[in-house]
Amino acid sequence: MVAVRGATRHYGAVHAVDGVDLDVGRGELFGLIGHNGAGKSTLFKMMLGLVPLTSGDIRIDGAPVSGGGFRAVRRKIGYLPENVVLYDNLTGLETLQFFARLKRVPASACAPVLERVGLMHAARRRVREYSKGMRQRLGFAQALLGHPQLLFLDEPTNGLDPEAIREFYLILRGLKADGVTMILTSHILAEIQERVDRLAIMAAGKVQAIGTVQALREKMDLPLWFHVRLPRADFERVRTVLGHLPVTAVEAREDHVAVQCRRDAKMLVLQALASLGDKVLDLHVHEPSLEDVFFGFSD
Ligand SMILES: Nc1ncnc2c1ncn2[C@@H]1O[C@H](COP(=O)(O)OP(=O)(O)OP(=O)(O)O)[C@@H](O)[C@H]1O
Repeated sequence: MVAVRGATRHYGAVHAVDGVDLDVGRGELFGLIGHNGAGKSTLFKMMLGLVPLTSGDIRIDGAPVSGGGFRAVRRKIGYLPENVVLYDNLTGLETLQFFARLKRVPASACAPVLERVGLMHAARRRVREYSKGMRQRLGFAQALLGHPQLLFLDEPTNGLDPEAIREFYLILRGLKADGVTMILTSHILAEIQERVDRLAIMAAGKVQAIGTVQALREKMDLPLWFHVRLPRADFERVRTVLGHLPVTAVEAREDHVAVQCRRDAKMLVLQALASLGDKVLDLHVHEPSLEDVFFGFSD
C-alpha cells in the first residue's frame, strides 16, 4: 500500500528525513516512533504529498505522491494531523459536516462517524466546550470520513485518558478487520508495543530499525530477567541450581531472587528453576520493554 524509497527532505542544513526506505502492506497497523524532531511528521507529510521530496520516491497504492494521478489516490486517505485545527464556534456535528463538504462526502456520513468515535452525545455542543480528548476524537472522526483505505494518524492518542486510548485501539482493530491500512506515531512506547503489527524506529531523519517488536527485541539480543519468589531461607538454592549456567546476574531482592540471562539460555534457566519444585512460590519472566529496544537503537 505504501512504498517509500530513499525518501529525503532537507531544510537547508537540517536533514529532516534522510534516505528512508519503508513498505507498509495492505491492512497493516504500522507504528512510527522516535524522539521529538526525529522526522516522523515530515515523513507523514511527504507520504501525503503535502511536503515535496528533496530526493527519493514515495508511492501510495502504486501512484507516486508527486504525480498527477495522486489526487484520486488522496481520496482514499484519511489524515489526523498532530495539531488538528478546529473552529471553536461550530458544534461537533457542524465541524464534521464542514470536513465532509471539503472531502465531498455526503453529510449523512457524519452521524455514524461521530457515533463510532463516541462523540454522539456531544454532537450539538460547541467545540469551544470540548475537552482536549474530545477534540482529539473529533479530529479522528474527520480522518474517518469517506471510508479511507489508508489512515495516517499523527500522535492520535495525545490528550486521551487510558480508557479512551483503549477505546481508540478497539476502533483501529475494527478498521483493520475491514482491511484499512494504518500508520500512526506515538511517544508512548508502552502504549503501542502490543498493538501494532510492525514498527519503525526513527532518529535523526533515518529509520534505525524496522520490524515486529519481537524481531527488534531479538535483533537487540537484550537479556531477560526471571523474578523467582521463594522463602528467604531458600534464596541460596537458586544460585546452587543455576550452577554453571550462563546467567549474567543473580540478585537477592526483597521477596524474590532476580536472575538475568541471555535470551538463548532462557529454557535452560527455566528448567533449572523448575527443579526447585514447590519451593518456588511464584515466577515472572520480564522481557525487555520497547523502551529498552528503542533507546538501544536510537542512542
Ligand atoms: N518547515 C520546516 N522548516 C525547517 N525545518 C523543519 C520544517 N519542518 C520540520 N523541520 C525540522 O525537521 C526536523 C524533523 O521535524 P519533524 O516535525 O518531522 O519531527 P517529529 O519526529 O515529527 O517531531 P515531534 O515528535 O516533535 O513532532 C526537525 O529538526 C525540525 O525542526
